[in-house]
Amino acid sequence: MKFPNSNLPCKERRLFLPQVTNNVDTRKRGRTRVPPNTRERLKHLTVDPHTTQTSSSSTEDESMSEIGRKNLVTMTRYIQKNDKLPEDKRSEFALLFSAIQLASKIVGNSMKRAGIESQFGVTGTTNVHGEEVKKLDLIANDAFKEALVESGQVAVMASEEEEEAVIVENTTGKYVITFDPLDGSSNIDANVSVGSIFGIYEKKSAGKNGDTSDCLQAGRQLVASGYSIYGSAIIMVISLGRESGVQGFTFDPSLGEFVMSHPDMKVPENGAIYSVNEGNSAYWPKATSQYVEYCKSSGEGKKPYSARYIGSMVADVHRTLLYGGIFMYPADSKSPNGKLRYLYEVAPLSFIVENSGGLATTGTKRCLDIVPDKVHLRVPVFMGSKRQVLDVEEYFKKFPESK
Ligand SMILES: O=P(O)(O)OC[C@H]1O[C@](O)(COP(=O)(O)O)[C@@H](O)[C@@H]1O
Repeated sequence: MKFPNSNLPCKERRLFLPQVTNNVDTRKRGRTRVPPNTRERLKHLTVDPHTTQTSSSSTEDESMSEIGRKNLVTMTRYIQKNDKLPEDKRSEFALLFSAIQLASKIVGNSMKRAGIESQFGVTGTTNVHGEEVKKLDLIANDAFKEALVESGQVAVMASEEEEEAVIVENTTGKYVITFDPLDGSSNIDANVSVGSIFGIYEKKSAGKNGDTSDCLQAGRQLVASGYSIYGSAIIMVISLGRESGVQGFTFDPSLGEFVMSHPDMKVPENGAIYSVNEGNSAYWPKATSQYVEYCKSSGEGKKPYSARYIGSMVADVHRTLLYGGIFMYPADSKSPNGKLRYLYEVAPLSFIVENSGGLATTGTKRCLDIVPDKVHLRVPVFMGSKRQVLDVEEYFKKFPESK
Protein backbone atom coordinates (compact mmCIF):
# COMPACT_ATOMS: atom_id res chain seq x y z
CA MET A 1 0.00 0.00 0.00
CA LYS A 2 1.66 3.23 -1.09
CA PHE A 3 1.00 6.25 1.13
CA PRO A 4 0.20 9.31 -1.00
CA ASN A 5 2.27 12.44 -0.18
CA SER A 6 4.56 10.14 1.76
CA ASN A 7 6.80 13.07 2.55
CA LEU A 8 4.07 14.38 4.85
CA PRO A 9 5.12 14.41 8.55
CA CYS A 10 4.11 11.16 10.40
CA LYS A 11 1.01 12.57 12.17
CA GLU A 12 -0.64 13.65 8.91
CA ARG A 13 0.41 10.39 7.18
CA ARG A 14 -1.68 8.38 9.65
CA LEU A 15 -4.81 9.94 8.23
CA PHE A 16 -4.27 7.76 5.16
CA LEU A 17 -4.21 4.50 7.12
CA PRO A 18 -6.73 2.04 5.58
CA GLN A 19 -10.10 1.87 7.31
CA VAL A 20 -10.54 -1.74 8.43
CA THR A 21 -14.25 -1.79 9.28
CA ASN A 22 -15.75 -4.38 6.90
CA ASN A 23 -13.21 -2.99 4.43
CA VAL A 24 -15.62 -0.14 3.89
CA ASP A 25 -14.22 3.39 3.81
CA THR A 26 -16.49 4.89 6.47
CA ARG A 27 -15.41 8.49 5.91
CA LYS A 28 -17.42 8.89 2.70
CA ARG A 29 -20.61 7.15 3.90
CA GLY A 30 -20.67 8.41 7.52
CA ARG A 31 -19.89 6.45 10.67
CA THR A 32 -20.45 2.78 11.58
CA ARG A 33 -21.99 2.50 15.05
CA VAL A 34 -19.98 0.09 17.24
CA PRO A 35 -22.13 -2.30 19.34
CA PRO A 36 -21.26 -1.93 23.10
CA ASN A 37 -19.77 -5.47 23.53
CA THR A 38 -17.44 -4.87 20.54
CA ARG A 39 -16.44 -1.59 22.21
CA GLU A 40 -15.61 -3.55 25.42
CA ARG A 41 -13.62 -6.11 23.41
CA LEU A 42 -11.76 -3.33 21.61
CA LYS A 43 -10.93 -1.55 24.85
CA HIS A 44 -8.59 -4.35 26.08
CA LEU A 45 -6.68 -4.09 22.83
CA THR A 46 -5.97 -0.47 23.34
CA VAL A 47 -5.02 -0.14 27.00
CA ASP A 48 -1.27 0.41 27.32
CA PRO A 49 -0.65 -1.59 30.59
CA HIS A 50 2.54 0.19 31.46
CA THR A 51 1.53 3.82 31.19
CA THR A 52 -0.88 5.44 33.56
CA GLN A 53 -2.82 6.69 30.52
CA THR A 54 -5.81 4.47 29.77
CA SER A 55 -7.87 4.66 26.63
CA SER A 56 -11.29 4.80 28.14
CA SER A 57 -11.76 8.00 26.23
CA SER A 58 -13.54 6.38 23.29
CA THR A 59 -16.91 7.97 22.66
CA GLU A 60 -20.10 6.30 21.43
CA ASP A 61 -19.86 7.40 17.83
CA GLU A 62 -16.21 6.69 17.24
CA SER A 63 -15.62 4.05 14.55
CA MET A 64 -13.67 0.88 15.32
CA SER A 65 -10.63 1.96 13.41
CA GLU A 66 -10.65 5.42 15.02
CA ILE A 67 -10.46 3.78 18.47
CA GLY A 68 -7.81 1.30 17.28
CA ARG A 69 -5.77 3.90 15.41
CA LYS A 70 -5.69 6.31 18.35
CA ASN A 71 -4.31 3.71 20.81
CA LEU A 72 -2.47 1.19 18.69
CA VAL A 73 0.17 -0.39 20.92
CA THR A 74 3.06 -1.60 18.85
CA MET A 75 5.84 -3.56 20.57
CA THR A 76 8.30 -0.72 20.10
CA ARG A 77 5.86 1.77 21.62
CA TYR A 78 5.14 -0.61 24.53
CA ILE A 79 8.89 -0.83 25.28
CA GLN A 80 9.57 2.90 24.85
CA LYS A 81 6.69 3.80 27.18
CA ASN A 82 7.28 1.05 29.73
CA ASP A 83 7.79 2.96 32.98
CA LYS A 84 8.76 -0.27 34.73
CA LEU A 85 12.05 -0.05 32.82
CA PRO A 86 14.85 2.38 33.67
CA GLU A 87 15.01 5.21 31.08
CA ASP A 88 18.34 4.09 29.52
CA LYS A 89 17.16 0.50 29.16
CA ARG A 90 14.08 1.56 27.18
CA SER A 91 16.03 2.82 24.18
CA GLU A 92 18.48 -0.12 24.33
CA PHE A 93 15.62 -2.65 24.55
CA ALA A 94 13.74 -0.86 21.77
CA LEU A 95 16.78 -1.40 19.49
CA LEU A 96 17.26 -4.99 20.62
CA PHE A 97 13.60 -5.92 20.18
CA SER A 98 13.46 -4.15 16.80
CA ALA A 99 16.23 -6.52 15.72
CA ILE A 100 14.37 -9.54 17.11
CA GLN A 101 11.14 -8.39 15.42
CA LEU A 102 12.98 -8.02 12.10
CA ALA A 103 14.55 -11.48 12.39
CA SER A 104 11.15 -12.98 13.25
CA LYS A 105 9.54 -11.33 10.22
CA ILE A 106 12.33 -12.71 8.00
CA VAL A 107 11.91 -16.22 9.46
CA GLY A 108 8.11 -16.01 9.26
CA ASN A 109 8.33 -14.94 5.63
CA SER A 110 10.86 -17.66 4.78
CA MET A 111 8.54 -20.24 6.38
CA LYS A 112 5.63 -19.03 4.26
CA ARG A 113 7.70 -19.16 1.04
CA ALA A 114 9.71 -22.35 1.82
CA GLY A 115 7.64 -24.54 -0.50
CA ILE A 116 7.83 -22.00 -3.32
CA GLU A 117 11.58 -21.38 -2.92
CA SER A 118 12.55 -25.03 -2.17
CA GLN A 119 13.70 -24.14 1.30
CA PHE A 120 12.21 -27.24 2.93
CA GLY A 121 14.55 -30.15 3.63
CA VAL A 122 18.08 -30.50 5.01
CA THR A 123 21.44 -28.91 4.23
CA GLY A 124 23.29 -32.24 4.47
CA THR A 125 25.28 -31.09 7.51
CA THR A 126 24.75 -31.88 11.22
CA ASN A 127 24.97 -29.47 14.14
CA VAL A 128 26.75 -29.72 17.51
CA HIS A 129 23.82 -31.87 18.78
CA GLY A 130 24.28 -34.39 15.98
CA GLU A 131 20.96 -33.28 14.46
CA GLU A 132 20.50 -32.84 10.70
CA VAL A 133 20.49 -29.09 9.97
CA LYS A 134 17.40 -27.89 8.08
CA LYS A 135 17.82 -25.22 5.39
CA LEU A 136 15.43 -23.02 7.37
CA ASP A 137 17.52 -23.53 10.55
CA LEU A 138 20.40 -21.77 8.78
CA ILE A 139 18.23 -19.02 7.32
CA ALA A 140 16.81 -18.36 10.79
CA ASN A 141 20.22 -18.48 12.47
CA ASP A 142 21.72 -15.98 10.01
CA ALA A 143 18.68 -13.68 10.27
CA PHE A 144 18.95 -13.51 14.07
CA LYS A 145 22.74 -13.19 14.15
CA GLU A 146 22.83 -10.38 11.57
CA ALA A 147 19.92 -8.41 13.03
CA LEU A 148 21.32 -8.68 16.59
CA VAL A 149 24.81 -7.56 15.57
CA GLU A 150 23.32 -4.66 13.58
CA SER A 151 21.41 -3.50 16.68
CA GLY A 152 24.75 -2.51 18.24
CA GLN A 153 23.45 -3.74 21.63
CA VAL A 154 24.93 -7.25 21.67
CA ALA A 155 28.29 -8.38 23.09
CA VAL A 156 27.86 -12.19 23.05
CA MET A 157 25.43 -14.64 21.43
CA ALA A 158 24.75 -18.32 22.08
CA SER A 159 22.71 -20.12 19.43
CA GLU A 160 21.48 -23.71 19.11
CA GLU A 161 23.10 -23.72 15.65
CA GLU A 162 26.53 -22.43 16.84
CA GLU A 163 28.97 -24.80 18.54
CA GLU A 164 30.65 -22.01 20.52
CA ALA A 165 29.43 -18.70 21.94
CA VAL A 166 29.72 -15.94 19.31
CA ILE A 167 31.72 -12.93 20.56
CA VAL A 168 30.84 -9.62 18.87
CA GLU A 169 34.05 -7.60 18.67
CA ASN A 170 34.48 -3.85 18.82
CA THR A 171 31.02 -3.24 20.14
CA THR A 172 29.77 -1.20 23.05
CA GLY A 173 26.86 -3.61 23.30
CA LYS A 174 26.24 -4.81 26.84
CA TYR A 175 23.73 -7.57 26.31
CA VAL A 176 24.06 -11.34 25.90
CA ILE A 177 21.47 -13.06 23.69
CA THR A 178 20.82 -16.81 23.81
CA PHE A 179 18.53 -18.06 21.07
CA ASP A 180 17.05 -21.08 19.33
CA PRO A 181 16.51 -19.61 15.85
CA LEU A 182 14.00 -22.29 14.83
CA ASP A 183 12.48 -24.50 17.47
CA GLY A 184 10.50 -27.58 16.47
CA SER A 185 12.65 -28.43 13.48
CA SER A 186 11.06 -31.87 13.16
CA ASN A 187 7.77 -30.14 12.29
CA ILE A 188 9.03 -27.58 9.77
CA ASP A 189 8.41 -29.52 6.55
CA ALA A 190 4.98 -30.62 7.81
CA ASN A 191 3.78 -27.01 8.05
CA VAL A 192 3.12 -27.41 11.79
CA SER A 193 3.68 -24.38 14.06
CA VAL A 194 7.31 -23.80 14.98
CA GLY A 195 9.02 -20.91 16.68
CA SER A 196 12.08 -18.92 17.72
CA ILE A 197 13.09 -18.56 21.38
CA PHE A 198 15.39 -15.93 22.92
CA GLY A 199 16.79 -14.89 26.31
CA ILE A 200 18.50 -11.58 27.17
CA TYR A 201 21.12 -11.21 29.90
CA GLU A 202 23.49 -8.41 30.81
CA LYS A 203 27.19 -8.93 30.09
CA LYS A 204 29.02 -9.67 33.35
CA SER A 205 32.64 -10.02 32.28
CA ALA A 206 34.85 -6.97 32.73
CA GLY A 207 36.80 -7.13 29.46
CA LYS A 208 36.04 -4.90 26.43
CA ASN A 209 34.76 -7.92 24.59
CA GLY A 210 32.49 -10.44 26.23
CA ASP A 211 33.27 -14.16 26.53
CA THR A 212 31.59 -17.54 26.95
CA SER A 213 31.24 -17.04 30.71
CA ASP A 214 28.76 -14.25 29.99
CA CYS A 215 26.38 -16.88 28.67
CA LEU A 216 26.66 -19.21 31.67
CA GLN A 217 24.18 -17.35 33.88
CA ALA A 218 21.16 -18.71 35.79
CA GLY A 219 17.74 -17.99 34.33
CA ARG A 220 17.08 -15.76 37.33
CA GLN A 221 19.58 -13.33 35.78
CA LEU A 222 17.49 -12.90 32.64
CA VAL A 223 16.46 -9.27 32.05
CA ALA A 224 14.01 -10.25 29.32
CA SER A 225 12.99 -13.20 27.18
CA GLY A 226 10.42 -14.26 24.64
CA TYR A 227 9.42 -16.36 21.70
CA SER A 228 7.93 -15.97 18.24
CA ILE A 229 5.48 -18.58 17.04
CA TYR A 230 5.00 -19.08 13.29
CA GLY A 231 1.49 -20.48 12.96
CA SER A 232 -1.68 -19.15 11.34
CA ALA A 233 -0.39 -15.79 12.55
CA ILE A 234 3.05 -14.72 13.73
CA ILE A 235 2.76 -13.97 17.45
CA MET A 236 5.56 -12.71 19.70
CA VAL A 237 5.24 -13.19 23.46
CA ILE A 238 7.72 -11.29 25.62
CA SER A 239 8.52 -10.48 29.24
CA LEU A 240 10.70 -7.59 30.35
CA GLY A 241 10.68 -8.89 33.92
CA ARG A 242 8.25 -9.99 36.63
CA GLU A 243 6.98 -6.42 37.18
CA SER A 244 6.21 -5.99 33.50
CA GLY A 245 4.51 -9.37 33.28
CA VAL A 246 3.97 -11.12 29.94
CA GLN A 247 2.61 -9.43 26.78
CA GLY A 248 1.61 -10.94 23.45
CA PHE A 249 1.80 -9.13 20.11
CA THR A 250 0.41 -10.26 16.77
CA PHE A 251 2.15 -9.36 13.52
CA ASP A 252 -0.11 -7.20 11.34
CA PRO A 253 1.20 -7.51 7.77
CA SER A 254 -0.87 -4.47 6.67
CA LEU A 255 1.10 -2.32 9.10
CA GLY A 256 4.31 -4.34 9.19
CA GLU A 257 4.10 -4.05 12.96
CA PHE A 258 3.71 -6.35 15.96
CA VAL A 259 0.58 -4.99 17.66
CA MET A 260 -0.44 -5.79 21.23
CA SER A 261 -3.11 -8.49 21.12
CA HIS A 262 -2.63 -10.37 24.42
CA PRO A 263 -1.98 -7.89 27.25
CA ASP A 264 -0.93 -9.22 30.66
CA MET A 265 -1.03 -12.92 29.87
CA LYS A 266 -1.64 -15.08 32.95
CA VAL A 267 -1.32 -18.88 32.80
CA PRO A 268 -4.34 -20.45 34.54
CA GLU A 269 -3.50 -21.55 38.09
CA ASN A 270 -4.91 -25.02 37.42
CA GLY A 271 -5.29 -26.77 34.05
CA ALA A 272 -6.48 -30.10 32.62
CA ILE A 273 -4.10 -30.66 29.71
CA TYR A 274 -0.87 -32.68 29.85
CA SER A 275 1.71 -32.50 27.07
CA VAL A 276 4.55 -35.03 26.78
CA ASN A 277 6.00 -37.46 24.20
CA GLU A 278 4.61 -40.69 25.68
CA GLY A 279 6.64 -42.61 23.14
CA ASN A 280 9.50 -42.34 25.66
CA SER A 281 7.45 -43.69 28.60
CA ALA A 282 9.34 -47.00 28.68
CA TYR A 283 12.46 -45.10 29.72
CA TRP A 284 10.84 -42.82 32.33
CA PRO A 285 11.71 -42.84 36.04
CA LYS A 286 8.91 -43.79 38.47
CA ALA A 287 8.05 -40.22 39.47
CA THR A 288 7.36 -39.27 35.85
CA SER A 289 5.42 -42.39 34.87
CA GLN A 290 3.35 -42.20 38.08
CA TYR A 291 2.58 -38.53 37.51
CA VAL A 292 1.51 -39.12 33.89
CA GLU A 293 -0.71 -41.99 35.11
CA TYR A 294 -2.25 -39.51 37.55
CA CYS A 295 -2.90 -37.09 34.67
CA LYS A 296 -4.85 -39.84 32.91
CA SER A 297 -6.71 -41.00 36.02
CA SER A 298 -10.20 -40.08 37.19
CA GLY A 299 -11.90 -40.28 40.59
CA GLU A 300 -12.50 -38.08 43.65
CA GLY A 301 -13.90 -35.36 41.40
CA LYS A 302 -10.91 -35.46 39.06
CA LYS A 303 -11.49 -36.12 35.37
CA PRO A 304 -8.70 -37.40 33.11
CA TYR A 305 -6.63 -34.55 31.62
CA SER A 306 -6.61 -34.15 27.82
CA ALA A 307 -3.41 -35.11 26.03
CA ARG A 308 -1.94 -32.56 23.61
CA TYR A 309 1.56 -32.79 22.07
CA ILE A 310 2.62 -30.80 18.99
CA GLY A 311 6.30 -31.63 19.25
CA SER A 312 7.37 -27.97 18.95
CA MET A 313 8.19 -26.71 22.44
CA VAL A 314 7.18 -23.12 21.56
CA ALA A 315 3.77 -24.23 20.32
CA ASP A 316 3.15 -26.60 23.26
CA VAL A 317 4.18 -23.92 25.79
CA HIS A 318 2.15 -21.20 24.03
CA ARG A 319 -0.97 -23.38 24.30
CA THR A 320 -0.15 -24.11 27.95
CA LEU A 321 0.15 -20.37 28.65
CA LEU A 322 -3.32 -19.80 27.16
CA TYR A 323 -5.24 -22.88 28.30
CA GLY A 324 -3.28 -24.04 31.36
CA GLY A 325 -1.97 -27.51 32.10
CA ILE A 326 1.58 -28.81 31.93
CA PHE A 327 4.29 -29.29 29.28
CA MET A 328 6.94 -31.89 30.07
CA TYR A 329 10.19 -33.12 28.58
CA PRO A 330 11.47 -35.39 31.37
CA ALA A 331 14.83 -37.03 31.79
CA ASP A 332 14.86 -40.77 31.12
CA SER A 333 17.26 -43.70 30.99
CA LYS A 334 18.00 -42.90 27.31
CA SER A 335 18.64 -39.15 27.89
CA PRO A 336 19.57 -38.73 31.60
CA ASN A 337 19.38 -34.91 31.27
CA GLY A 338 16.36 -34.84 29.01
CA LYS A 339 16.53 -33.36 25.51
CA LEU A 340 15.86 -29.65 25.79
CA ARG A 341 18.68 -27.11 26.09
CA TYR A 342 18.78 -24.82 29.11
CA LEU A 343 20.15 -21.54 27.75
CA TYR A 344 17.95 -21.04 24.68
CA GLU A 345 14.89 -23.23 25.30
CA VAL A 346 14.19 -23.97 28.97
CA ALA A 347 15.43 -20.80 30.74
CA PRO A 348 13.77 -18.22 28.41
CA LEU A 349 10.42 -20.09 28.46
CA SER A 350 10.61 -20.66 32.23
CA PHE A 351 11.04 -16.87 32.62
CA ILE A 352 7.87 -16.32 30.56
CA VAL A 353 5.86 -19.00 32.38
CA GLU A 354 6.92 -17.83 35.86
CA ASN A 355 6.27 -14.14 35.02
CA SER A 356 2.77 -15.13 33.91
CA GLY A 357 2.08 -16.77 37.29
CA GLY A 358 3.09 -20.36 36.45
CA LEU A 359 6.06 -22.49 37.51
CA ALA A 360 8.90 -24.42 35.83
CA THR A 361 10.83 -27.28 37.50
CA THR A 362 13.21 -30.11 36.70
CA GLY A 363 11.16 -32.15 39.19
CA THR A 364 13.47 -31.34 42.06
CA LYS A 365 14.74 -27.81 41.31
CA ARG A 366 13.22 -24.60 39.86
CA CYS A 367 14.60 -24.23 36.36
CA LEU A 368 15.47 -20.54 36.83
CA ASP A 369 17.86 -21.47 39.67
CA ILE A 370 20.07 -23.67 37.49
CA VAL A 371 23.55 -22.23 36.79
CA PRO A 372 24.67 -23.76 33.46
CA ASP A 373 28.27 -24.98 33.13
CA LYS A 374 28.19 -25.27 29.35
CA VAL A 375 26.44 -23.50 26.45
CA HIS A 376 24.48 -26.53 25.22
CA LEU A 377 23.53 -27.95 28.66
CA ARG A 378 20.37 -30.14 28.57
CA VAL A 379 17.93 -30.24 31.49
CA PRO A 380 14.61 -32.02 32.19
CA VAL A 381 11.60 -29.68 32.36
CA PHE A 382 8.03 -29.61 33.64
CA MET A 383 6.37 -26.19 33.17
CA GLY A 384 2.94 -24.60 33.20
CA SER A 385 0.11 -24.13 35.71
CA LYS A 386 1.20 -23.83 39.33
CA ARG A 387 -1.09 -26.66 40.52
CA GLN A 388 0.25 -29.21 38.06
CA VAL A 389 3.93 -28.30 38.56
CA LEU A 390 3.60 -28.51 42.37
CA ASP A 391 2.00 -31.96 41.89
CA VAL A 392 5.03 -33.08 39.84
CA GLU A 393 7.39 -31.92 42.59
CA GLU A 394 5.33 -33.97 45.08
CA TYR A 395 5.82 -37.08 42.92
CA PHE A 396 9.61 -36.53 42.84
CA LYS A 397 9.57 -36.25 46.65
CA LYS A 398 7.52 -39.49 46.79
CA PHE A 399 9.94 -41.34 44.45
CA PRO A 400 13.33 -39.75 45.28
CA GLU A 401 15.16 -42.45 43.31
CA SER A 402 13.74 -40.77 40.20
CA LYS A 403 16.16 -37.87 40.58
O1 LIG B 1 10.45 -35.35 19.02
P1 LIG B 1 10.58 -35.24 20.49
O2 LIG B 1 11.63 -36.13 21.07
O3 LIG B 1 9.29 -35.37 21.19
O4 LIG B 1 11.16 -33.77 20.77
C1 LIG B 1 10.37 -32.64 20.51
C2 LIG B 1 11.05 -31.50 21.16
O5 LIG B 1 12.29 -31.24 20.49
C3 LIG B 1 12.31 -29.96 19.93
O6 LIG B 1 11.89 -30.01 18.61
C4 LIG B 1 13.75 -29.47 20.06
O7 LIG B 1 13.96 -28.38 19.47
P2 LIG B 1 14.74 -28.12 18.07
O8 LIG B 1 13.79 -28.44 17.02
O9 LIG B 1 15.08 -26.71 18.17
O10 LIG B 1 15.96 -28.99 18.03
C5 LIG B 1 11.31 -29.16 20.77
O11 LIG B 1 10.74 -28.09 20.10
C6 LIG B 1 10.24 -30.21 21.07
O12 LIG B 1 9.56 -29.95 22.26
